[in-house]
Amino acid sequence: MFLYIVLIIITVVALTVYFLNSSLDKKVVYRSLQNRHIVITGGSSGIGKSSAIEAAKLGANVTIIGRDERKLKSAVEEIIAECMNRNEQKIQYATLDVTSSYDKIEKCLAAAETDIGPIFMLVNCAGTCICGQFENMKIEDIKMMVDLNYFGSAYPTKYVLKGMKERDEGIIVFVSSEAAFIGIYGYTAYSAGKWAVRGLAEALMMELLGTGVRLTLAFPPDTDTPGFEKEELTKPNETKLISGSGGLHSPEKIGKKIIHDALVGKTYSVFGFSGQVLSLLNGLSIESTSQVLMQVFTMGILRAILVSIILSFHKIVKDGLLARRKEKNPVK
Ligand SMILES: NC(=O)C1=CN([C@@H]2O[C@H](COP(=O)(O)OP(=O)(O)OC[C@H]3O[C@@H](n4cnc5c(N)ncnc54)[C@H](OP(=O)(O)O)[C@@H]3O)[C@@H](O)[C@H]2O)C=CC1
Ligand SMILES: CCCCCCCCCCCCCCCC(=O)[C@@H](N)CO
Repeated sequence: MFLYIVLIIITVVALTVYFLNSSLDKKVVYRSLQNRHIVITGGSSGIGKSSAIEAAKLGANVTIIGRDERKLKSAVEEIIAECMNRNEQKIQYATLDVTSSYDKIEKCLAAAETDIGPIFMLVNCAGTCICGQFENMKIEDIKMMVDLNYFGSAYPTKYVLKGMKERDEGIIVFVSSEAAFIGIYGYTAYSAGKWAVRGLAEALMMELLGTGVRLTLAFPPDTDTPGFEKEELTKPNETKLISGSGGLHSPEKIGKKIIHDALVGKTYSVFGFSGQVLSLLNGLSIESTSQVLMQVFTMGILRAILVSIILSFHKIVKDGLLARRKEKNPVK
């Protein structure tokens, strides 16, 4: 019986290795961003600004998009200071609310292409998070987060796809969140938008197979940005405890890794041990034979670890509920 099981395992592994080696999509590798036009929505702050700075360091021409012109102007100055060739690179901004109509987004991006040239990389980074228990959330906040986090990425992507496919080259980056790997207390309305981004990106990845257009889906953990500071104001304690278990990361590190992962064709851009584990247990990414074999042989133990962590999250929520009940009805 034991021999029989060993034989089955060996056969399965051999078939997996053969199949992967023969069918893994040989990704187009883009070696440089020099003189390439990169557009970053949400590029005036936080992760988006850090991504824009990294792209400028790599010699790219950059357009950053946001609503607040003062923030945009200040960010452009910071980006210019980091350029590889300050005299040759073009760094500009466009004021646009990405929750506005598709026509306004199309007009804005077309103007950016007229100014600097065809868009080679689009980083969909504009987004926000308002935390809280779903029952207490304002209707307008629930809608705004889907409009911004989902449609604010879908519409710019819809625009750039046509040109990238005609040129048969380009990279589209979606900045989702680790909260799109695992549902977390306090992130209900936010996760919905980020999970929608993940759904769009993973389906689009398949549509782009065999073309020179690539897609990277980023899942940042908590990142120390102005946006994070703002969300902390509405964040329930349970969310702080659970979300914080992935650590607090610097936007510079996150932004740099997103650009580099996208350039080398990574399907998922993940961060730290939690990102690695969550993507292994969740994802569609099939990067290499070694990666798949590692997944196959570690899935069991990682699943067990994740289950224990999720149960620890459940304890955080139940303790929070008890504490709330005690607050309401203190024992006399
Ligand atoms: N910080 C974190 O912990 C994490 C963040 N993320 C995601 O990363 C992305 C960036 O987050 P972070 O750097 O923290 O955010 P910040 O709040 O620091 O920056 C958000 C950027 O998006 C722009 N933006 C916001 N709303 C709009 C809009 N309607 N139209 C156009 N631009 C807009 C802002 O400019 P302006 O306000 O001027 O429009 C700003 O440039 C978001 O998608 C977020 O969900 C994911 C995981 C963790
Ligand atoms: C061995 C197994 C390890 C698994 C650990 C699992 C840890 C899960 C942490 C989830 C963190 C969610 C961060 C959301 C960040 C975000 O999007 C908000 N800051 C909004 O901006």
